[in-house]
Formats: sequence, C-alpha cells, structure tokens
Amino acid sequence: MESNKHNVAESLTTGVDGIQLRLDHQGHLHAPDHRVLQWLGLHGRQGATDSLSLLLTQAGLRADTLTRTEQLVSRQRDFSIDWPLRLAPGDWRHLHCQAERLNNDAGQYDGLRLRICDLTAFREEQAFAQMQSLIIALLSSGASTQHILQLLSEEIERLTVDLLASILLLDDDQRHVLHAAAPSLPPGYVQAINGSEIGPRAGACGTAAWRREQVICHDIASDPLWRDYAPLALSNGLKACWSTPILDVNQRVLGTFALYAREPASPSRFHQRMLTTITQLAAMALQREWRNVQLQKLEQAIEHSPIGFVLFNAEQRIEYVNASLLQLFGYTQKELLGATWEVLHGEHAQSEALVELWQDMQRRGRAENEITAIDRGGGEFPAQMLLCRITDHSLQAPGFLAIYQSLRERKAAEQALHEAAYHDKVTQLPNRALLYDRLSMQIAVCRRNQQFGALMLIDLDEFKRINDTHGHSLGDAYLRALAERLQEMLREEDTLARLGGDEFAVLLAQIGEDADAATAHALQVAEKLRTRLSEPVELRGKHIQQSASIGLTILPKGMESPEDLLREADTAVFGAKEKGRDTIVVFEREMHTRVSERFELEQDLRYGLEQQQFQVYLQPQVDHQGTIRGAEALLRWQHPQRGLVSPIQFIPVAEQSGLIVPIGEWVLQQTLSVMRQCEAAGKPLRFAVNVSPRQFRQADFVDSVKRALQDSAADALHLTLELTEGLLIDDPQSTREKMAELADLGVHFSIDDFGTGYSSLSYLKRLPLRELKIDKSFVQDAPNDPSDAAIVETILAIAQHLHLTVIAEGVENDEQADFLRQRHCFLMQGYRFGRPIPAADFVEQWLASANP
Ligand SMILES: Nc1nc2c(ncn2[C@@H]2O[C@@H]3COP(=O)(O)O[C@H]4[C@@H](O)[C@H](n5cnc6c(=O)[nH]c(N)nc65)O[C@@H]4COP(=O)(O)O[C@H]3[C@H]2O)c(=O)[nH]1
Repeated sequence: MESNKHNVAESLTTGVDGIQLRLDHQGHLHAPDHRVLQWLGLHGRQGATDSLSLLLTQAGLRADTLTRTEQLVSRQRDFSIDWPLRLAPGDWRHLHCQAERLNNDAGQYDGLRLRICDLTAFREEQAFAQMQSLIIALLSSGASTQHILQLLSEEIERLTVDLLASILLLDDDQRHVLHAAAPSLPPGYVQAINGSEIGPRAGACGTAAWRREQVICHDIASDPLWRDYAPLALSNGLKACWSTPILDVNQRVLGTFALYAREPASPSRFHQRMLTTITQLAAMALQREWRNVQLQKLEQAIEHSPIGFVLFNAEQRIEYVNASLLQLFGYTQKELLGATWEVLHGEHAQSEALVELWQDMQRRGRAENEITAIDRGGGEFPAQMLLCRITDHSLQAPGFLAIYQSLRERKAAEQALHEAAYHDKVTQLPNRALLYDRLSMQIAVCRRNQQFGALMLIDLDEFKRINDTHGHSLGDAYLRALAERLQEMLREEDTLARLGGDEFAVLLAQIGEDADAATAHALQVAEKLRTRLSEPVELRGKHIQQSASIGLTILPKGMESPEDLLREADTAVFGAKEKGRDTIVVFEREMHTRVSERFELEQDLRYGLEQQQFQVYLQPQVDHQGTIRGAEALLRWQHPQRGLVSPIQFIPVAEQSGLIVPIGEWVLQQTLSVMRQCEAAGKPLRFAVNVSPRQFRQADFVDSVKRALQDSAADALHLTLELTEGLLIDDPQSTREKMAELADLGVHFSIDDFGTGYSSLSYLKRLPLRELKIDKSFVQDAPNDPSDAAIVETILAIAQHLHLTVIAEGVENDEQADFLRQRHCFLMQGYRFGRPIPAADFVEQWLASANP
C-alpha cells in the first residue's frame, strides 16, 4: 500500500508544465493519475493502466505515432513527441510528451520520466493567429477573392483534419447559392447544390442564408431541414453540417461557411470559434471585392467624366487628376502631381471668389463658386468650381477634392445667343433691339443730366441696286465696309446700329445742353457721315458708290418714347428722300402728316393690286400721216375713294416700296394679252410698256419677261420696253447684258424721256437700242422756245447718227406736229392723235379701223 502510494507519488507529479508519468526500466508504467486518464479521454474506463502503449492505443493515438513512441522509449534516452488525440470528428487534443532518462545510483538505466503537457489551447491560438495573418496578408496583397476563399477552406480542413469545409455565395438575386470553395467535398455534391435555392428548409447552408443565422445539423439523416437534401448528402458520405451566414456590415447575406462531418457530430467550442472567425474573414474578403468593384467603377467614372477632378492631399498638393482636367488645363499628369493649386489659378488664387470658396469649404465642408482658371498657356477661362473636404473615419481632413467644369462653352453659347438677339448678323453691329435698349437708357440719362442727344437714321439710296446687280455677298461686304467707316467716325459712347437692309442708326449721346446746340452738333456729325458714306468703296475690284439720306431727331424734346423717336427719325429720312436723296433732314412735326399720307397710299396700293383696281390704258403712237403704228401702255388706278389716281402720284411710291415689281409684271402681262389678241386677229401692233428702274434691276427681270411672252404666246417682235435714261447710266454692264438677252428675242428698247438724263453717246452706241423718245417738256415748247428746239434737233441728229428711230411724246397740237415733221421726226404720241383709253376700247377701235 505504502509502495503503491509511493509509486503514485513518483509516477505522476503534476507541475506547472504538465503531468508527469514514470516508466520503470522494464517499460512498466506506474499507475497514472485520473487527470491523465481524463486528458486521454479514458476517464472512468476499465483497462490495463500499466502499459504506456496500451494506454495510448485506448486513447486513439494513431498507430504510426504509437510505433514511433515505442521506438523512442526503447532507445532509453531523452526524447520528445506530439500525441494528437482525436476526441470527436474534427476535435483534437494536442498532447506533448517530453521524456527524460533516469539512472540508478550505479548510473544504469532506470526508466523514463515523461512530462506531458496539453498544448491544445496553445495550438488553437497559434492556428487562428496564423490563419488571420495569412488572410490579411492575402487581402492586402490583392489576391483574388476566389483564391482567398479557397485558401481559407484548405486551411480549416488542415486544422480540423477530418472536417470538410464549404463556402457558398449568394447570387445577385439573393435567392440562390453558388459554389465558391470546397476543397474536399465530393465534386458531385458540389455540383448538385450549386445554384440551389435558399429557403426555410434548404439544408444547413440554404437555411442559414434564409434565416441569416447559424444552423447546426448534428445528424443530417434525421434533421427535418435536410428533408430534400439528405439523400444527396448521405450518399456522398456527409452526415453532419454546421453552417454560418457570411454577413456584410449592413447585415446583408453574402454567402455561407459550412463544416461537414462524415459522422453525426456537434461542433466543439473550437469549431464554433472557427465558424465565427472564418465567416468574418470571408466577409472581409468579399466586401473587399465588392468595394474594389465599386471603387473601380467609381474610378472609371471619374476618369472618363467630362468634368475635371483633382485630389489634393493634406498639404494641399495635387495627388490625383483625371483625364478631363489634363485636357481642360493642357498639362500632363507629371506636371501637375505634387503641385499646389496656384498652378491652376495663377494670380487668381488669391481672388475674392477663390478665397471665399476656400473659407466656405473650411466652414461647411463643401463650397461651390464661379472662378477664373488659367490653363498651361496662360489663357484664362471661367469655370464652375466645387471644393469638397475629404474626411476619413477619424473625421480629420486628409485632403480635399476640387471639381472643375469649364464654362467656356456655356459662356460662349450665352454670348452667341446674346449676340444673335442683340446684334446684326452681317455687320455685327447692335440691332434694333439693342438700339432700343440704349435709346431708352440715353433718354433717361439725358433727362437726368439735362443734356440732349440725337438719333439719326441713315438710309442708303438705292442699296437694293447693289444687291440686285452684284449679288448679296458683295452687298453684305459693302454694308460691312460702310459700318466700319461709320464706326471710325463716332465716339465710344455713341451707338451705331443696323436696323435692316439698307438702314443704319446712330445714337449720339449727350451732345449739347440745349436743343439748338445739340441739333447743330448732330448736323455736323451727320454731314461728316454723309460725305464719308458717299465716297466710293473698292470691293473685289469694283468701285461702289452710294449716297445716303439721313433723318435726324433730337432727344429728349418732351416725353417721347424710343418708338416715337425712331418714328421721327424715319419720317425725317422720308423727308430727305423726297428732297432728292443724298441729304440730311432734321425732324419737324409737320413731316408727320406727309409721311403718314404716303404710308396710307402705299397700303392702298398694296390692297389695290389685290383687289384689281388697276387698269391698263393704251395711247396710240402714229406716223407722219396719222396712221397708228403702235401704242403705249399706261397704268391707271381706279381707287374707290380717291377716284382715278395719276401714275405720277403713285408710281414713285410703288417704286420705293418695291410694289412696282408685281405691278409692272401685271402691266406687261395685260399688254401682251392685248398684243396677242391683235396678232390673232391678223392686225398685229407694236406695244410699248414702261419698265421702272427697280423692276429692271431685279435679278430675274429677263426671265420674267420671257415667261410673260411664253405665257401669252405673243410675238416678242411687237414688244417695246421703255427704259429711263438714268437706268442706263447706273449700271451699264448689267443693263447691257439684260437688254442684249431680250433684244436677241426681238424685243425693242426705247429710251423714255430722252434728253432729261446725261447719256454718253459712245455708250448709247453699244446698247441694243431701237428708239429714242423725246420728252414732252421739250416737244411742247419747241416751236416757240429756241433752246428746246435746239434740244429736239440735237436728239434727232443723235438718233440719225446712231440709226435709231425717234418718237416724240406729248404732241398736243398741229404746230408741234408740224415742227417735228419738218425735222423728219415722223413718229408721234400725244393728245393731238389720241388720249390714253382703256385697253379693251383701244383694241376694239383698232380692230375695227381701216388701218392695215
Ligand atoms: N400733257 C400731256 N401729257 C401727255 C400727252 N400725251 C400723253 N401724255 C402723258 O404723258 C405720259 C407719258 O408717259 P411716260 O412719259 O412714260 O410717263 C409715265 C410713266 O413714266 C409712268 N407710268 C405710267 N404707266 C406706267 C407703267 O405701267 N409702268 C411704269 N413703270 N411707269 C408708268 O407714269 C408716267 C405718267 O403717266 P401718265 O400720267 O399716263 O402720262 C403719260 C401720258 O398720259 C399730251 O399730249 N400732253
């Protein structure tokens, strides 16, 4: 008993480092303490306890480790060895044995002292620490998530030895699980559960994902959650499964981590810890990936954004710029990285807008303002800038973000819109709308300062002619040249505007303290402008010269509005035109009446044309025997209230308003139809039609005559067109071309009122003319006035020289007729031979006459 006690005391001594066992020199084990049995998992079991081999076999030590232990013992020397003992599936106790040889007093071998420590907890800690650092290292190394999950699973399986790990991920639809890693699960099983739906009874993993909580299935065979999947699991040798959902920071399920056992089993404390740790590590890996994807998307969005991004670090130095910013400022990335923001703003870095922006950002974390930026070439441009503080988790500012959006295009578009709305396209001068604004302002300023200004309207005399003869592009160039001339002669505070086709306006700001002084000053300026305008302009090798009519009005006289002043100046322009153009007229109140009368007449004319109030009259042209040789078409206007209006009254208005063009065409058509009637009746007659200068200058004049001839089917040989002398002088080249084209068709040309203009004979010679028409003013006084007689004689001489026929108009009596006949002028027209009568009456008489 005593010895037994001694044995026990000697064979097992517990120390801080473990429990001691004693083997005698024959290899017998002294009776072990119950704690040894407990460690070995043999507590309470019956069996031999004096053999180390037996004890270790019973404890489940693997055969190879046991053999190795026996070998070491038999060597009778010091040694150490690990005894991993499997307590349950995946649950191991790590015992460590340190053996020390004992000698008796004679120095002979006396057995071994075995010191046994339980290193399980230490090993587990070590394993967790290793695993965590491995995963964190992998996470920061940029290893793929797939790789990390695979490694995690392998590591678990290595640690647990006989458990099988599985990581499943939830599909984007959050309803299906997808295989991510399962190093040892049978491939058939992996394939079968890949894509299966989560649910309240979908095995351990499907249910854990569904419930968002851990699901422990000790025995798959009997677990109701496995009803649908048990056959699959069992046929693959899987009998227990513990699964934990992997959750992100927002508790969203990312997937599941599970451990399978090949026999029914419950997780140990170690397993529980492992499940928790692994799901956290897996969540980190998955979230890192998700963040990476988000970051990549964000990075791409920023890189390709049309807006410039700059990241400044805490030292306010640039650490990132996107492509748009480089393009916007014209720098390379290398040039900007590390630079301060002065580089993007130059001297404007201290501007009020930027300082304010900076202070606002400091106060509120975010600020926005319109600022001036400077590009690499030093060019300034407006930009919308947003400054934003970047905070990290400790809420300190590690830097700030600046966003630049160029306002160049927007400003240019705004400017273009403004320009378009307030400027004339051809000359870029202010247009009517802008003049109107300035006029309103000037009225107010003058009233306040008790000063006077002036408004001038400049109307180019016959600008249309330039357009018609030289084309619009030259016309535009001419206008630009005039605009430049005018601008040169005005002060900065004056406004030069273009109001329309051939009309400019000048607003002279504050030119006198009383109306008279202002008028005198304005007249002086107007005269300078008029003179300058009338000087020839050389364009594309052509000299273009024009006079201008200027109307001016002084402001403010009373309470005139801008419209009133424009109307006054307009009235004054009419006055100038009436005075014979190329002159300046200052507005007076009486002008209003005249102008409005004229305006009314124009309206009536327009209406009259629509209402067919016009009529063509015909006046015969006879030879020396009184035989009718032709007739002149003369227009009559039968106005319902005005009565029969003379062409002398309305032709100039029609000419000025442009209405003469449709009216002239209408007269021609009417005359040609009469002509055709005579031709058809076998009594053809020559008809003369007046062509106004404006009508002739139309670019399509020749075509319109050709069309009318074609439409009427009348013979061009019977048509005479009467042109005025002035027309021939104005634009000889184009006049000659047009005349020639029609003359080729057989049309005759006659110069009306010959002798009143200044035709050069050499020039007349080159025109396809047939006839000169002596103006009635010479004819009527010729018999009694020697100078008129001389003129008539000269005209006749010229005609003879040029081989032209001559017709005298306004022949009222025999005396005049005799005078003409004696001088061999055989064609005559006048009341002496017949007054103009309605065309229909004329034709009737003509067809009924005995004339051939
Ligand atoms: N005192 C007097 N006058 C005579 C005598 N014989 C004819 N007349 C008038 O003299 C004018 C001759 O026409 P015009 O010189 O071409 O002068 C025309 C012509 O320039 C213009 N005109 C008339 N019809 C047309 C037309 O259809 N087109 C164009 N563009 N102008 C026209 O109006 C002007 C005036 O036309 P009317 O009033 O019809 O005046 C006509 C005619 O009625 C006479 O013995 N004594």
